[in-house]
Amino acid sequence: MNKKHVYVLSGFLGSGKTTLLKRMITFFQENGRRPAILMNELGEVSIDSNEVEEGTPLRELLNGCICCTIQGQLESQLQELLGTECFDDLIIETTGVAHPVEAIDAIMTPLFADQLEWKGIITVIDSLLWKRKGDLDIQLRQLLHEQVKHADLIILNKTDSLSEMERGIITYDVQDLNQIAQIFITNYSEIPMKRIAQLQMGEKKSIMKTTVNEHLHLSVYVHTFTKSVDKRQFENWLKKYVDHLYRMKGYIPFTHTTYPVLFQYSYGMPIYIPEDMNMPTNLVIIGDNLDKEIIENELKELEYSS
Ligand SMILES: Nc1nc2c(ncn2[C@@H]2O[C@H](COP(=O)(O)OP(=O)(O)OP(=O)(O)O)[C@@H](O)[C@H]2O)c(=O)[nH]1
Repeated sequence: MNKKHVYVLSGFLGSGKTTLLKRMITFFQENGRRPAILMNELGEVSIDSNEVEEGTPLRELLNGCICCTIQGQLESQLQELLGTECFDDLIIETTGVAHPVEAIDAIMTPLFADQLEWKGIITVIDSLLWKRKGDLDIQLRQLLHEQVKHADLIILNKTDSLSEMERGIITYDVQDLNQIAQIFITNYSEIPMKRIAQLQMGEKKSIMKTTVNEHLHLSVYVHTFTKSVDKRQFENWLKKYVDHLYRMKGYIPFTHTTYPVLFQYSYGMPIYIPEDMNMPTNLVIIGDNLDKEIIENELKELEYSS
């Protein structure tokens, strides 16, 4: 089964996410791929969904943010989408106030993670808003920074009315927060679409290793266990990664239990919850600068040595 490529569109309200979404749909369709859309809006009624032409599978998640209030709704919509629609790419437009890490956490649920291939976060910046960032509330400013820091690709949009000098200053400012993601200076989110399709986890790993300053590079890895592992060995392995982890969750088949155990890890706290039935043995790992290949090999080694 081909995994569905997952793209998340992040960026503050009105920055140009829907404009980009429409371009992505056209690009994918022209290249023989079938995109599906999950659109999250804070209000009770979706406004942007009218922008998506009929025939493209679209699910709306209204009245809350997937990263907090309506996580459950997201899970059921994803399940329904995966079960009933044929598609190759899943584009998720988040609300303007979504925190990128929390959004990934909500999307990459262990129940379906093995059907999804995480491609990355594309953050669209409203450069006019960024220009007057200093006047904004501190929390809002922090959110804008988070959306930039965790991006795999950045679109500096709405630059038509900016001077050369202003463009330069904003680009420098954004680059300072994220030295890894490529930045495109655009109007109406017009970027070379091939760059989006080329996004893949780990493409910037080698750059990371040569970067002097520590910068965030969000990685998502999904491991599907095919054998049981020893709990103590797993815990020893986990210790190595605590400084790099945001979140880990999934069902781990341990040698001492009948059914895979639900494992949750956040803010340094591992939690093990026994299950009384078989669940898909997917472990979702979200962290900074994770080397997918190394983790995969290490976990496989645990499986074969337990
Ligand atoms: N002047 C100008 N307007 C733009 C540009 N890009 C988008 N817009 C307009 O800005 C408005 C908001 O764009 P959207 O693509 O809907 O932005 P969004 O991020 O999806 O907005 P929300 O769904 O509210 O979060 C629309 O009217 C767009 O046509 C740009 O580069 N320049």
